[in-house]
Order: sequence, then C-alpha cells, then structure tokens
Amino acid sequence: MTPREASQAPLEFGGPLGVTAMLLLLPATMFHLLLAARSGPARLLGPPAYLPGLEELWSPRVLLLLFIWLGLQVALYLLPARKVAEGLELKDKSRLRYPINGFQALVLTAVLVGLGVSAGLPLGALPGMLLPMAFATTLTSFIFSLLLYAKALAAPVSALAPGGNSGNHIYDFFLGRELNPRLGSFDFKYFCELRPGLIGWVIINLALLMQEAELRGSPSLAMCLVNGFQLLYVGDALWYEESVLTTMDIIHDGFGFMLAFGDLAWVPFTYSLQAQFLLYHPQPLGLPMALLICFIKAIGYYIFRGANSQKNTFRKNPSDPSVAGLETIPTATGRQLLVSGWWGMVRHPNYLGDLIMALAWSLPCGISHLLPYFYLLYFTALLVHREARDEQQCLRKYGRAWQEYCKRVPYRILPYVY
Ligand SMILES: NC(=O)C1=CN([C@@H]2O[C@H](COP(=O)(O)OP(=O)(O)OC[C@H]3O[C@@H](n4cnc5c(N)ncnc54)[C@H](OP(=O)(O)O)[C@@H]3O)[C@@H](O)[C@H]2O)C=CC1
Ligand SMILES: CC(C)=CCC[C@@H](C)[C@H]1CC=C2C3=C(CC[C@@]21C)[C@@]1(C)CC[C@H](O)C(C)(C)[C@@H]1CC3
Repeated sequence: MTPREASQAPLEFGGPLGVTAMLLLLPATMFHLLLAARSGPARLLGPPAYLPGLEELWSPRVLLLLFIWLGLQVALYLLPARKVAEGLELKDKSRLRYPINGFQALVLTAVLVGLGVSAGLPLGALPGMLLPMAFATTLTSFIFSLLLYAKALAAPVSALAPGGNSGNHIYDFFLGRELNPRLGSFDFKYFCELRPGLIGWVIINLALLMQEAELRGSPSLAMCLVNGFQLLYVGDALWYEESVLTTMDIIHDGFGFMLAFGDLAWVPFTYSLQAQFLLYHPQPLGLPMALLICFIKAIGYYIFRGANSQKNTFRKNPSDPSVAGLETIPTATGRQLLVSGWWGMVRHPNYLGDLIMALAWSLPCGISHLLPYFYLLYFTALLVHREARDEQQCLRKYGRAWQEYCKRVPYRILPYVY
C-alpha cells in the first residue's frame, strides 16, 4: 500500500508493538488454559505443569475432523434462509445482504450430532482431542488470515475497514484490512462470528458433559448448569442473529487475525473452560446454591436481552410502540440516542448484563480455584476496552449530542461505580 492509501485512523491495541504481543500471547494463553484445566493444581497463574511436544499437538486426523466441521457449517449456512437481512449502509451507499438461518444451523447440528451419537459416534472422545484440535484451529486461523490479507490487496479502497489500513503489515494483518471479505455472496466474517466457533463451543461443552457422565455415572449439577447457561447464550445469539449486523465487529472492524482466531479458536476453546475445569475437578453444588446461581443468570440475561432488544428495535423503527415513549437526544446525523429505559441507566447496559451472566457461569465451579473465573476477568477487560473504543467512535459520529448523553447518563457500565 502506498502511504497515500494508508488510513489516518488512530492506532488501537498499542499499535504494531501491542498487536505483535497479542499475536503471540493470545494463542499462548489459550494453550495455557487448556493445559491448566486438566492439571491437578489447575493454576491460572504460574507455569503450566508440562509443555506438550509436537506429537501431542499435531494430528492430520484432527485437522481432517476440523475441516469436516467447517464444511458442515458452510453447508448449513448455504441452506435456504427464512429471511435475508440487509446490513447498514456502506461507504459506497450499498447494503450487503445476509442469510438469517443461524438458529436453524444450531438445531440441524444438534440433530446430526444426536443421530451420530445414537449410531455410535464417540463424542466423549472429544475432550481428549482438545489440544490437537486447538492447534489445528490456530494454524488454520493463521493461514486463513494470511489469505484474507492477500485478498484485501486487490480490494477497492471503499471496501477497506477504517482501522486496519495503517501501512504496517503486522498491524493490518492483526486488525484486518477488508471490512466485509466475501466470495460471491458468502460473507467470511459474518459466517465465522456466529457459526463454527459458537456452535463448536456448545458441542465441546456437551462432549465434556458426556465424558463426565461416562466417568462418574451421571453428569454433575454444576456441569449441567454450565452447559445450560452457555447453550442459552449461544441459542440467544443465533435466535437474534440479525442484531449482530449492528455490532462493532461487523460495521467497524476489518476481518483479520484478531477476529478469525477469536471466532474460530478463542471462543470454543477458552469459553468452554468452566466445563473443562469441572471434568477434571468435580465440584459439589447443593440445590439452594444452584437456585441462587440460576437467579443471578436470570437477572443478567434479563438486562442483556432487554437492553440489546430495546436498542435494536429503536434503531430499526423508532416509532415501534415498545420504544416510542422513550426519551431521546437528537443528533446531527438524523439518528437519535436513547436517554431513558435501559440506555438511561448506564451507557452500556448490555455489557452489564453480559458480565452478570459471566459471573453465573463461573460460580458453579466453586471458589477454590481462580481458573474458572478467567472468563469473567478477561471479559471485564475486553468490555472495558471495547466500551472505550465505542465511546471514541460515538464521539466522532455524534459530537455534542454524545457529550450531552454522557452528561445525562454519567456511568458507563456499573451504576454509581464505573
Ligand atoms: N461474549 C463475548 O465475547 C462478547 C459479547 N459482546 C456482546 O455483544 C453485544 C454487542 O456489543 P457491541 O457491538 O460492543 O456494542 P453495542 O451493542 O453496545 O453497540 C454500541 C452502539 O450502540 C449505539 N448506541 C450507543 N448508545 C446508544 C443509545 N443511548 N441509544 C441508541 N443507540 C446507542 C451506537 O451505535 P449507533 O448509534 O451507530 O447505532 C454504539 O456504537 C453486547 O451485548 C456485548 O455484551 C461483545 C463482545 C464480546
Ligand atoms: C481477545 C480476542 C481473541 C479478541 C477477539 C474478540 C472476540 C472473541 C469477540 C469480539 C466480539 C465478539 C462477539 C461475540 C463472541 C466473541 C467475539 C467474537 C458474540 C458472537 C457472542 C454472542 C453474543 O450474543 C453476541 C452475538 C452479541 C456477540 C457479538 C460479539
């Protein structure tokens, strides 16, 4: 790219040095967590009990399994959809079209896995394959991101993301140069964000539950709660699939290593950490505590769903009766900002609900180890950073109206605290 073409967008994630560190640290952290979960002490901090050799990580059979999985999800994505949604307007004033059939893909995957298991598919063997599977997925994400980078070299300037075109190769490879890389109508980012990793996560959880039942006669209450809560989260994401079209990932971020690795490897292998931990470290959980945890999950889900649906309904149709009575601030762009309802409580009520749910996912693992709380810690850091990125974008987009909103709603995520 010539310097003239390089975008002037401010560098994020600590610039080239920061993203180089993340390129190495993210996969290293994922493998550390996988090893720690199966080790006796299950320490989050401190060195792993051992370092696996290449023969433990590399398996052509597992790579083939991964490709079968990706192929299956591509096939389900290509099935006729109940609806085709339009994305937000792009720089060149066009709108992309997206199939809405993610929930259907989840149900069909469940049916296929169910049929497979009843025909003797050894799903309980999956937990023993997590290390080589994570290795194959990391390698695939890396090669995939290189291909995306190469593809973006031929993309028109209007197709590039605002952030991933600094001219620094490593930085742009990490953030992603092209906003919506596609092959025909197949959208790589949209597909990866919601399908193979997210559905793979619940399949890994289920495999861990089945393995626990094989080892101990029946699945534990803690394992059932973790499975149920995370299945609800994934089911919700796919049921409300259309709302992903207005997230930062789709409308702002390019598709590079961060999202490719995040979607395909990080989500299934680290988000299943609580279930991995429970397989190797069974935790007693009484009914009263289980009910309390369900209550916490329900509060988190109520806030998360309420806030996301309220904003999505408002953005789609501000005169919808469920949002028409809410107080708003007009902006110079013609759009309005909500200042009452969920979005009048804090500036990111959906993050608050998501964090409360994250707590409920860890609590069934007891309080003897820090490891199952990794997701809560990582997610807090991710959302605090994401919130700061979003606020900068909103300030650029809405100027004074955003400043007025910040004055009216002073707290970001947690009322009276942050
Ligand atoms: N589990 C996980 O790993 C992750 C989960 N998430 C979840 O994904 C969901 C989406 O998050 P994300 O994409 O970060 O952002 P949001 O859904 O919070 O969207 C932010 C956008 O909403 C609009 N907005 C902000 N304030 C208002 C307001 N007062 N009134 C109307 N519109 C407003 C602005 O866009 P505009 O005005 O242009 O519409 C802003 O850019 C969240 O629930 C989050 O918790 C996110 C990251 C990771
Ligand atoms: C540290 C690292 C590897 C960064 C990459 C971050 C990604 C893992 C996340 C960025 C935004 C995400 C979203 C979801 C999953 C995690 C990633 C990809 C999401 C699909 C989870 C389900 C939710 O309901 C959601 C659809 C709102 C959400 C969208 C953002």
